[in-house]
Amino acid sequence: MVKIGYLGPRGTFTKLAVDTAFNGVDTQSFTTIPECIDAVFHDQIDVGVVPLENAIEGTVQLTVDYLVHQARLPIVAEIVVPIQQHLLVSPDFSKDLTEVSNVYSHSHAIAQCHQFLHLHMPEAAFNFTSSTGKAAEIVSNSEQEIAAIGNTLAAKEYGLKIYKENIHDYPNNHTRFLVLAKDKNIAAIKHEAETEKTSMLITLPSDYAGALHQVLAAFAWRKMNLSKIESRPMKTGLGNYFFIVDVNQPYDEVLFPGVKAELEALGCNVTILGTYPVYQMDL
Ligand SMILES: O=C(O)C(=O)C[C@]1(C(=O)O)C=C[C@@H](O)C=C1
Repeated sequence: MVKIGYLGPRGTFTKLAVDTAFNGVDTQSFTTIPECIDAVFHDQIDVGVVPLENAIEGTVQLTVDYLVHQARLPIVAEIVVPIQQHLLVSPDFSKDLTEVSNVYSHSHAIAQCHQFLHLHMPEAAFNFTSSTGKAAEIVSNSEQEIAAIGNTLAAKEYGLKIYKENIHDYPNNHTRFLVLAKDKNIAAIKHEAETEKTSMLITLPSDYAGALHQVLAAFAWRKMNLSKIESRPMKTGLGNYFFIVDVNQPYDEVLFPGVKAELEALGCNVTILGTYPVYQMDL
């Protein structure tokens, strides 16, 4: 049976994404994103599912950086799921919100609820955990007046009460998850794909006027539609960046080799990180 790793423990959004996307698979939880990616890299599991980007808070930088710098694995699919953040407390909590001393959650989840926390729990201290599931686990093991931010699955898994539903600050909240695997055909997703995408990693030769413009022009005149461009530090010194470019079409043998050759002629390094279907899911 295919073994799928995910950012755990039980009750995370990543686990929700895995449960929604796959049927009849064996799952294994990992405490951190790097541990999950490493397990695929070292063939301990077949597939890894990790968060990539949230509509409110943006990119999960650890995922991008670890994939690029530490363990290059092909992206074989993308899963997009709606994210609803709830405030979770122990079942016997009966006090006012202002009496909650500490809130636990993943930094991305806390960031999605900043306005709510600022307005309703201004005195509470924030504690960042490795995932929302971990935060729920901490609250379930504590006798103190603390709360977690997480989903309905976490409330169920850890026997917590949902004190307040949908506390994220903007309604259209979604997260993109990457499916990573060495074998493209191993991860059978039980839904119809919405679209297909290709992700490319581009490094510029040096900092000169118009360099990025030239890179973008190679896509523009071929009418290749980009859905995202993001720069991240190369970690080699201030001012050195790589770019992740998402192209809204599957890899083909004409446009992509053409754009790659053109960019390489400019002195860029170009790597295709994956060409993959995108699955938009309802939970
Ligand atoms: O902590 C979790 O539950 C996760 O799956 C991680 C994660 C993230 O990294 O963005 C996933 C979705 C939500 O946006 C909040 C947290």
